[in-house]
Amino acid sequence: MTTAVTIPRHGGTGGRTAVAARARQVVKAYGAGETRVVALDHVDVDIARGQFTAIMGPSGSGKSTLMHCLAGLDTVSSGEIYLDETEITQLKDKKLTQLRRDRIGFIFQAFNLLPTLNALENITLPMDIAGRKPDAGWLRQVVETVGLAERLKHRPTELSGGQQQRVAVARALAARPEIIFGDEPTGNLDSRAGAEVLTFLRKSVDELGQTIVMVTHDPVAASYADRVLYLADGRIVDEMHNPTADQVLDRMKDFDARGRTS
Ligand SMILES: Nc1ncnc2c1ncn2[C@@H]1O[C@H](COP(=O)(O)OP(=O)(O)OP(=O)(O)O)[C@@H](O)[C@H]1O
Repeated sequence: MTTAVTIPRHGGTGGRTAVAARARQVVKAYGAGETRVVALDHVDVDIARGQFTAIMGPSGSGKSTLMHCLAGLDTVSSGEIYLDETEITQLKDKKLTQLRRDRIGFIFQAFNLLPTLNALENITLPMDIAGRKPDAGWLRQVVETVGLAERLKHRPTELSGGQQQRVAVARALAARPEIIFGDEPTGNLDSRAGAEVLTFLRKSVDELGQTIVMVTHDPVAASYADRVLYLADGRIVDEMHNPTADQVLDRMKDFDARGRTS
């Protein structure tokens, strides 16, 4: 007997295809003439739905630029970016703002929590602003997944750095976005708090079916991902599946050695 395999429609994975986002021949150049810098050089990439993808590479290789272009936070010079079947590189400002609000979640290095609101109010704030009512069952599941059930009434100053970032993770998850982008989400945390947050990101992929893309410099953080993309000089030059931190570290050393000899 065969079993039909379907992509779960819950947990923010409500699209139809196995690819949550894709870039096609994306070029991003800054400046002009002699000061022109090509940050992305004809990048093609598919971001798998329901997976945790890390983007790594040396400083200046284009990691943040790629993430910003995929998330519709920056325009491309040429090429196409799709979120599911929507070509975001075709959208005008207003539609793009709407798409970011309704379909994308963000986690930044700085937690960006409002100090006067408690954890729960911070989590639901984006939806409150958008005039959307949070789904109570989903919210409960998110809060439990990120281990915040006991701390919902606490204000950010009453929480540790790791807990504050978990609030930011819950805030990103609460609206059930199709994809969450993280820019060094553990960059401001010590290793224990970082591990805590990465564990919850991993859980949100495994248990809630979330799609996550994270830029990181940290091999340990990258080892939580299903797939690591390596950028160099604005191109994707390699990828690794289910890597250990040591494997990621070795690959990075390899890059450094090549960088020095080339
Ligand atoms: N606004 C900008 N104006 C001009 N050049 C830029 C701008 N943003 C990025 N760049 C250049 O584009 C290239 C890629 O930058 P990007 O920030 O994407 O790299 P990165 O891999 O994220 O670096 P890091 O690890 O240091 O954060 C770099 O050469 C950078 O100097």
